[in-house]
This record gives sequence, C-alpha cells and structure tokens, in this order.
Amino acid sequence: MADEGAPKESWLHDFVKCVDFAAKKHTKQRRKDPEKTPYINHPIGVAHILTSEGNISDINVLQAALLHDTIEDTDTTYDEIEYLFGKKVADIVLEVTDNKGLTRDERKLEQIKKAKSVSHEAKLVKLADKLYNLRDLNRATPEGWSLKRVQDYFIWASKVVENLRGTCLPIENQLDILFKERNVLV
Ligand SMILES: Nc1nc2c(ncn2[C@@H]2O[C@H](COP(=O)(O)OP(=O)(O)O)[C@@H](OP(=O)(O)OP(=O)(O)O)[C@H]2O)c(=O)[nH]1
Ligand SMILES: [Mn+2]
Repeated sequence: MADEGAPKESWLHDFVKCVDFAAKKHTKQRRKDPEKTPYINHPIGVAHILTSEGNISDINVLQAALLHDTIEDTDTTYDEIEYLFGKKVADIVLEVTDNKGLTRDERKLEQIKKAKSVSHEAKLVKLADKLYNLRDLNRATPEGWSLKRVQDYFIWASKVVENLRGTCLPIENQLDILFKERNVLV
C-alpha cells in the first residue's frame, strides 16, 4: 500500500525536472565528434562522474552539473535557473560559465586563473567536466581537430586542474592517469 502521508522525495523530482530542462535546452546541439553525439550526453555524463566516481550526492552540485553549459551555449539565463532551481544552483552554473565576450585565448587563460578562486561546488563541476572531455577526446577526435590541438587541450586542461586540486581526490586521480598517458607533466 502506498504511504500517502510520507513526504515526497522532492530532491528526486527536482533532479528529474533538471534533466528534462537541460535536455530541452540542448536539444538542437550535437557534440563535435564524427558521430555527432547528442550534446546532452555530456552534462548527464558529468553528473554521472560526480555520483559514481566522485561519490558526490549534493543535489545542488548535481543539478549544476546538468546545467553547466546552458548559460554558455544556449539561450538560458541565470534568472531562469534561479527561478526554477534556486540561487545556489544558479550561482554554481554562473561560476563555471566562460565569458563569451572574450577571445578564445583569453577565455582559456581566464579559466586557468579563475579555477583557484571559485567555490568548492564549482570546482567539483569543473573537475568532472574536464575528466569527461578528456575521456571524450580519447574516445573520438572532434571533427577538424589535429593531433596537436588534442595534445594542447590536454596540456591546457592540466593547468586548469592544477588550480582545482584538493577538491575531489578520486576524480583528480582519474585525471592524473589521463595526463600520464599523454606525458603531460603534473
Ligand atoms: N572532447 C570533446 N569536447 C567536445 C566535443 N563536442 C563538444 N565539445 C566541447 O568543446 C569544448 C572544448 O573545445 P574548445 O575548442 O577547446 O572550446 P570552445 O568550443 O569553447 O572554443 C568543451 O566545452 P566545455 O564543456 O564548455 O569545456 P571547456 O573545455 O571549454 O572547459 C567540450 O564540451 C567532443 O566531441 N569532444
Ligand atoms: Mn562542459
């Protein structure tokens, strides 16, 4: 018999609402791999790294992981996320959002610098984002990327990760395995 008096597991409802929102926002986007994988695989995979490898169960972090590329890459606004998922989630997403007003080189440098000073929650999302993207590079080369561009991404990612350390050892250890395989000094 259903326990009608029990409180609803509202975190689960919030989480599923967030998956649905992220999927709709990224619906027209594809990854850069030759198979043109649906983009939503990436934010879901980032959240999965946090739960399965990082042992993270903070719902704000997991929702921010699902939404982490929405402000940067879709029409989603901070206010929309704050209204639907709360200020904590919106703040984390904003912290991991690149300023698209800068040039690509400026953005890459900004990420290295900013990594040191963002919140613990934002650092978790950034670490999982990097681990997903580096594994994705090992899986398939994005269309038009040379071997040098791939290697340069690994080197740059290691500099960002350097400034995120002390946040989540299991994820950092997984990143180190990838850096070693590529002979990137850490
Ligand atoms: N490895 C990989 N990455 C892909 C693929 N498709 C899309 N991406 C995205 O491309 C970004 C990395 O490519 P870059 O050329 O360095 O960055 P840019 O698109 O922002 O200029 C990542 O964005 P991001 O998640 O915002 O992270 P970040 O690297 O900008 O921090 C990553 O998610 C793919 O097939 N493989
Ligand atoms: Mn990402």
